Amino acid sequence: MNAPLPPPAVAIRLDDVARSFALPGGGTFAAVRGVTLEVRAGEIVGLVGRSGAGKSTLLRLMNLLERPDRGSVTVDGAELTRLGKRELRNARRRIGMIFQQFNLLQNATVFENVAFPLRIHDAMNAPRLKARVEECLALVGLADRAASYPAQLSGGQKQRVAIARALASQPAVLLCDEPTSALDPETTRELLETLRDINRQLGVTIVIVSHELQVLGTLCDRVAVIEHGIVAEEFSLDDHSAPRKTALGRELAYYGTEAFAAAAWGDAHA
Ligand SMILES: Nc1ncnc2c1ncn2[C@@H]1O[C@H](COP(=O)(O)OP(=O)(O)OP(=O)(O)O)[C@@H](O)[C@H]1O
Repeated sequence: MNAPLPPPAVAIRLDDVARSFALPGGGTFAAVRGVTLEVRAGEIVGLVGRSGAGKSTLLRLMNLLERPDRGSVTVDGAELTRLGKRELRNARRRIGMIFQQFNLLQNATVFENVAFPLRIHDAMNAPRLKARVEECLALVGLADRAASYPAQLSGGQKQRVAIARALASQPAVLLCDEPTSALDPETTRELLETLRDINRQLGVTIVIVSHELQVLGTLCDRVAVIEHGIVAEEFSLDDHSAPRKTALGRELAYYGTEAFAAAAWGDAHA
């Protein structure tokens, strides 16, 4: 029997991807202008930049919610840009995504929200499906809310349901688009702790777009600064040796320090 292949060291590779949008008055706007970026397996990478810089578009290119006009996208060993519809559907199951506004099914219970992707894609029998949903809810600390409806939950709990749903298909990668923007600071901190636990316990690679430097500084190993549709610079947060090229890069300098980690996570987590 063949030994199982080791997981790819590179979780996501964007190779010279570009994406333009048609403008209402004619012409096009280049939102992403030739980005090459690698995310290693198990990393937490942040995309930061001013409003309109192209962060969300870049994130959505990683699961082909946006198709690039040119360039290739490879995730978990599969070159998505070469796949047909059915293969892409399968490959996408290895990529979870969560959004600022949670995007839950309002008329379905928490259990059914998490079960939804499994019912669509997996031929799982009822006991296995129940066990998987319960496992995912336990991972995000919501084991006792399976029968609740989204309207009965706080914002933080809703985002946890979205995370549980994203994890149901055992993704290699979790894409997070402004996941804490609708949450208060304390709930944000708890959610970041959950994302970090998921990364550490399950080895899920995380890419996160956020306006909040504190969020990125707390969670990320590495950050890419996006300006006008390109990567202006990228660096590991704890690397203070190279000079930072951008204003945002310099603003993030404090966040790689041990003092910050201790303040953000408390001594037990630093
Ligand atoms: N579907 C679309 N049609 C037309 N223009 C779009 C579309 N999606 C994005 N854009 C434009 O592309 C640019 C980049 O948008 P994007 O959402 O990627 O930026 P962002 O850095 O995430 O900004 P924000 O932080 O404000 O969300 C913006 O000018 C936006 O208006």
